[in-house]
Amino acid sequence: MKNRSILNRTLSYLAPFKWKLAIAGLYLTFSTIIGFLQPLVIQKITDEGMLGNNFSVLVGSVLILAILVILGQIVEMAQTRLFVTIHIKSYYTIFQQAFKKLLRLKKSYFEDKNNAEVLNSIQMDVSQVASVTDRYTVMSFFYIFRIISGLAGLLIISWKLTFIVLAMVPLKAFLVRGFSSRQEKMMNEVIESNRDFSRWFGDNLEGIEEVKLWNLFAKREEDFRLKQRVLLKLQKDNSMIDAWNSLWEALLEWSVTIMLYLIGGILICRSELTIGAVFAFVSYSWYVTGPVSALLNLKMLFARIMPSAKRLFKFLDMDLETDEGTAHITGCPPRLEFKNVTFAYQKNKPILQGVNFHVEPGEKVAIIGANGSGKSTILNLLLRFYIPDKGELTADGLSVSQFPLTEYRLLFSVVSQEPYLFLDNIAGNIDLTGQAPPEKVRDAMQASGVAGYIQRIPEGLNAQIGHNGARLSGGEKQKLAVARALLKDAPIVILDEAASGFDVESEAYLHDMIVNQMVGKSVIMITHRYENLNGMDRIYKLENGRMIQHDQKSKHDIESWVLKNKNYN
Ligand SMILES: Nc1ncnc2c1ncn2[C@@H]1O[C@H](COP(=O)(O)OP(=O)(O)OP(=O)(O)O)[C@@H](O)[C@H]1O
Repeated sequence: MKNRSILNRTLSYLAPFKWKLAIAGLYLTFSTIIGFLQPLVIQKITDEGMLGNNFSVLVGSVLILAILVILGQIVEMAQTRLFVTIHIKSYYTIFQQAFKKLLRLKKSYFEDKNNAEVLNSIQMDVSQVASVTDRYTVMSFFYIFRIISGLAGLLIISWKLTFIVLAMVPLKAFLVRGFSSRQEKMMNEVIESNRDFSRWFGDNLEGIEEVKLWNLFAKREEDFRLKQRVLLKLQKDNSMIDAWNSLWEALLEWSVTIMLYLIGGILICRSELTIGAVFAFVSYSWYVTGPVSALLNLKMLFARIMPSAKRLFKFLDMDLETDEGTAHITGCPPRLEFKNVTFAYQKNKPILQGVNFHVEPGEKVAIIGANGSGKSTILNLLLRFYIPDKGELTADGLSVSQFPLTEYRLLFSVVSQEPYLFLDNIAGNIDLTGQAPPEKVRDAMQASGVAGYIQRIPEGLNAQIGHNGARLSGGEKQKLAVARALLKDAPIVILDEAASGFDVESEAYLHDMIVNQMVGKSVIMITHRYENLNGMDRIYKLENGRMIQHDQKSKHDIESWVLKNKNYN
């Protein structure tokens, strides 16, 4: 994307506020008029009131000045309120846009990022882009009116002195150009280093147990020192660019003021100007130099925003999960089929190579295979987290891509290998939507074995479970995940080593329920245990990227078949 279109897109966040901006423009016009009148009143106080010894003019003018000052402050306050509202609303809009996008991105986006990194990048980019709607930026656009009115005041008093004021514009523009290109480059480095640091930081927190067990404190502290040194140096250099720009700006503005006093003084001596006119002129000159600097400084601001804007818009334009289907699922459950499916996460490293298998409605199917053979990958494809490179997945004969994603995923109750538990209590983790009838929740708890656990804790369903169930045992976590899946009561149940942490009794109970009580539901179970293959209608083994089917049901048959097709476990 070109810088100009990024800039336009950034500025488009101001579009919804056009009426508020129009009111802000009115306020600014009002305060500009007040600002325009103030030096004239001061000129009158000096020349006619003080030097002309006219007491009534002096008092009258001072009163007018006081009224102007009060009005100016009231307008200032109203303006501030308006700008704060605009800024907060636009920040929220951009953040909400980013969050909505984040929830709908492909699963692969999250594979090489941790939470700290994602949050840090989004927050940084959103606040940078939203800064285009903050008060000082928006005001800078309106400053053009202030400059015009200031110039009018200057020209009324002395066109000769006006040239001195105008001479600063090209000089300031030249300085800003140099500083802004350096700032954009440096900002790029700042956001990259920030991302690198937050990724590293989040990784350490997630692996805090390993840090403690391996006594990695000294190493991590050294890494922290090195990473922070880079980051702080960049931040310092970045702040120094602003400081240098401000320094040159102040020098330039003071040079103008000094020249005005010098040449104004000469003009007073030649009786070409009055003392009051020179003071008024100097006041007007500030009306021009300040806003001119602010307007030119916008280039600096955009240079600072640009790297974040590029990253944010790239993120907002990323592909979402494919969801273009309009067909509706009829079978409940539908017949599922993998037709010659080939898939690789990374180019030239195929995991599945022409997989064929099907699950009839109401059938209980087990998939076995060695670690890394691709069993969970089958589920990833079935749940449409990934799309096959070749071949097709169908539900009731139609490609699964023909169904809307939300409707399609309603078909499945899934217990994955590592289910995620939210930072909530037990009840909130079983009933994720918060809308299930209590008796259904009770049934799901009973069937999964959560009920037995609940009886042993005083807080019951209200017990907080910590980050990803940190306060629960491995088996308890899995039972919660099973309860959640049972509560969903979907027509297809997927269990990916769902009971690997269950005690023997609980596992047998769950298995019996799957085989004998889930009448009419299709079940796809991935397992590493022979016992779990009992009672399954069909068994598939995944090997060398292909599915091999076994349809004998006796334990002995299965064991000998599995051993014959070696490499299982
Ligand atoms: N997101 C990913 N990106 C790249 N490679 C991946 C990804 N997920 C899995 N893999 C690779 O794909 C292969 C199959 O993984 P998968 O999780 O499907 O195996 P599995 O049969 O479920 O194994 P296990 O029995 O250990 O659970 C593995 O070699 C794994 O390294």
